[in-house]
Amino acid sequence: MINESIPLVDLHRHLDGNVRVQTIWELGQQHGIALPATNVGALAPFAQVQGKESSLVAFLKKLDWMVAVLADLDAVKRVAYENVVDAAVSGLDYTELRFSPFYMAMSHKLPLQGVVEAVIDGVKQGVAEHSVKVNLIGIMSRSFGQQACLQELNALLTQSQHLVAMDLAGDELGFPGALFEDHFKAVRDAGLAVTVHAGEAEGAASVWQAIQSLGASRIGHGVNSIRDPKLMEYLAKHGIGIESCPTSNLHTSTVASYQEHPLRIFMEAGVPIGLNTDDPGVSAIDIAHEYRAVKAHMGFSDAELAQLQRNGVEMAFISDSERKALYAAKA
Ligand SMILES: O=c1[nH]cnc2c1ncn2[C@@H]1O[C@H](CO)[C@@H](O)[C@H]1O
Ligand SMILES: [Zn+2]
Repeated sequence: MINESIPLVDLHRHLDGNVRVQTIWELGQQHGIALPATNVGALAPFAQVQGKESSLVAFLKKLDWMVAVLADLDAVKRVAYENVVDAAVSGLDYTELRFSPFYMAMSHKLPLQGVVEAVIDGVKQGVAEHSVKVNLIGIMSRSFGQQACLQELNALLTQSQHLVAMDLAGDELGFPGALFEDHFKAVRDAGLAVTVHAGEAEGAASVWQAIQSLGASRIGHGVNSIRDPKLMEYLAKHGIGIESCPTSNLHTSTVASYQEHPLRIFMEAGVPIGLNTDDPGVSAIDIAHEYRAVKAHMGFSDAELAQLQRNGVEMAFISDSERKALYAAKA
């Protein structure tokens, strides 16, 4: 399924959507945080999708238990560290872990800059101990509004040398990208790349906005782009990559089934598209699951799976020499 001669990457992976249920349990015990269950097994359904959720916003509620236990900066560091371990264990050669400091800080009013530093620290320790290459993407959580996003942006920009890009995530319907144009001007001025969650809950117009007004060179999900042929042409022509997360799209009811997922439509239109996990902890999946699902439910051939795998490497926010090194390590 996974081609061993091609680097395996996951470019769309929320670090704060990947807290182990065991860790939620242990941090809850350690900090005396009331949890909705009396043992780890009974806790899982509260933090993981069972079947599917009715909407993106319903899905996102599952992540709340993952940040509810971040009682101090050590907890933040632990979660970041464990994310690197999980990435290595799942066979990834390279991953871009994204996180929202405001979201991680909010339950226990942690200092935003401290959260950013703790994440960087935890990742640094993880990378020192495991063989996986990691870059970080800062998230602004649109669901908390312009002001909160400005706060987390400022905290993230103090550590911009440790980030490769900035993202906008959360409630796309309630908080359109137009609210965040100034934020992304600052992101571009800081020399960071831009990827935006767009065309997931909203239509193709949201994807256009992300590209033209926010400066996105990659798009998270982008599912609804297929409704606009001009947009599809534009994505292909300009090499704007789609970070596809099929199981997440199922779990948020963005698509009704794997069979109806537009992955193949993007590929046939020549739009760069790769497979990613989104919130592996919430969806209870790993990257191999996505490749298996695409093969089993969408009839992708091994050659097509290999193309998806290569697309991921090509879309990564890394330099050409880093890309070469990733390929060389597998050759
Ligand atoms: O699939 C998704 N679509 C949109 N936003 C998401 C998704 N998964 C997580 N987040 C959002 O990302 C931040 C944490 O990293 C939170 O704002 C969460 O709601
Ligand atoms: Zn996402």
